[in-house]
Amino acid sequence: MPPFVIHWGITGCGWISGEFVKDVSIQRDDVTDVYHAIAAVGSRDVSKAQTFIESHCPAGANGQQKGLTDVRPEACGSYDDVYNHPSVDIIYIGTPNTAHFSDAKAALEAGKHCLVEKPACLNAKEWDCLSELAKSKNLFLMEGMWSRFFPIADVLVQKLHHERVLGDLKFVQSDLSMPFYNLLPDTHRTIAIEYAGGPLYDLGPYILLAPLWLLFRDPKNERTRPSQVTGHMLKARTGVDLSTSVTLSFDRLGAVAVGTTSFAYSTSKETKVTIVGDKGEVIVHDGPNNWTKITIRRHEPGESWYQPRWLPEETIEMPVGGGFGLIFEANAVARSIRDGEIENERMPHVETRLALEIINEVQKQGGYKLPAGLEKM
Ligand SMILES: NC(=O)C1=CN([C@@H]2O[C@H](COP(=O)(O)OP(=O)(O)OC[C@H]3O[C@@H](n4cnc5c(N)ncnc54)[C@H](OP(=O)(O)O)[C@@H]3O)[C@@H](O)[C@H]2O)C=CC1
Ligand SMILES: O=C1OC[C@@H](O)[C@H](O)[C@H]1O
Repeated sequence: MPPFVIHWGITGCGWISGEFVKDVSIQRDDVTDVYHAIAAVGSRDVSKAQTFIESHCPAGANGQQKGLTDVRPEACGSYDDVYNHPSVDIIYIGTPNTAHFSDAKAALEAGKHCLVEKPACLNAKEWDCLSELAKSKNLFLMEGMWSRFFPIADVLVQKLHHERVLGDLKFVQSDLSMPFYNLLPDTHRTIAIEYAGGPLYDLGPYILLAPLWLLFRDPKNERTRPSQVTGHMLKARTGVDLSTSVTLSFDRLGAVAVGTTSFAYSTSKETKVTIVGDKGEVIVHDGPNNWTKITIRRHEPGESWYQPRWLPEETIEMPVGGGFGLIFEANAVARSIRDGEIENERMPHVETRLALEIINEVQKQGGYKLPAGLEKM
């Protein structure tokens, strides 16, 4: 079978769109079934789109460099031109949080598949609208939770859910914090309330990743939703959250998850996520956005937790192998579209919705209020 080439339209010539385009432009010997092409790049300013193409993909993406398509990257001076571009299969939405719903809706209405950056929307109702629209038009839609596609995510599932090296999972602790406050201007998209800023919207999808990927998806949990969601927020002067915690209870497992996120500080890269079971623990050394290395520590069976005798530990490293790490997600999306899927099982609509519901519940408890009009539903 010849390789499948997916043709992307990019909206928003900001930072993450640049990383995405650079990643799909790298040639990788280990992947020969799917390739990428950049068909159109849209900006509110056409000269920005031209510069973006010149800087990030002058020869197109990896499929274009290989001569697998004749389509060349075209600079567009509006997002509408990208949605309506005849060579575009799928739109990558790299605009601020507050634009995701409207941009994704416009892309789907124009008949294009859609990969929308995290957080997918501002609330679950907006997401339901997009999900229903995509389904009604038989179009692919996914939130860009790229970390779910890292190879280490597979290893964790194999070790924890299938081999059950930790026995029954009891606890997940997950932190992702970046010291943006007082470093970036208050008008920056991460800090301004007008952009739906704050760490919970920005980094919350990541701190929920391990709890949802490993506890919610634990076969023993049978996809049972957390029975309790509790949260706490310390506020920034702009009205967004500054430091936030989330606690989730998974009754069927007798397990809890605690997630923390902040723009006031950063925590050690060595212990971002800890997963504890009744036979030991797994430490995720980086991430939870960018997880590439884990250590599995098991103790003698039946040992007390007070002073367990630890068995030799195992460290597994799976580096990205060039680029930022968005390629795993991009390849998975290409395969879904090649295979006629409208959702990807790794990041299904229902789990995007669950993450948004949790985020919104913690915002409600913490008194996080968006200015009127930002939420469209
Ligand atoms: N997956 C990941 O690792 C990451 C995901 N993200 C997500 O991607 C999104 C974009 O983040 P990032 O790339 O850092 O942001 P940037 O500010 O760098 O880029 C956003 C782009 O959106 C476009 N845009 C459209 N409307 C507006 C507006 N009203 N104000 C400002 N820009 C606007 C602009 O492009 P133009 O001027 O060309 O129209 C701008 O360059 C966020 O939702 C974020 O959560 C961000 C970083 C990493
Ligand atoms: O991975 C990330 O790091 C920085 C954040 O601002 C961004 O949105 C996020 O996705």
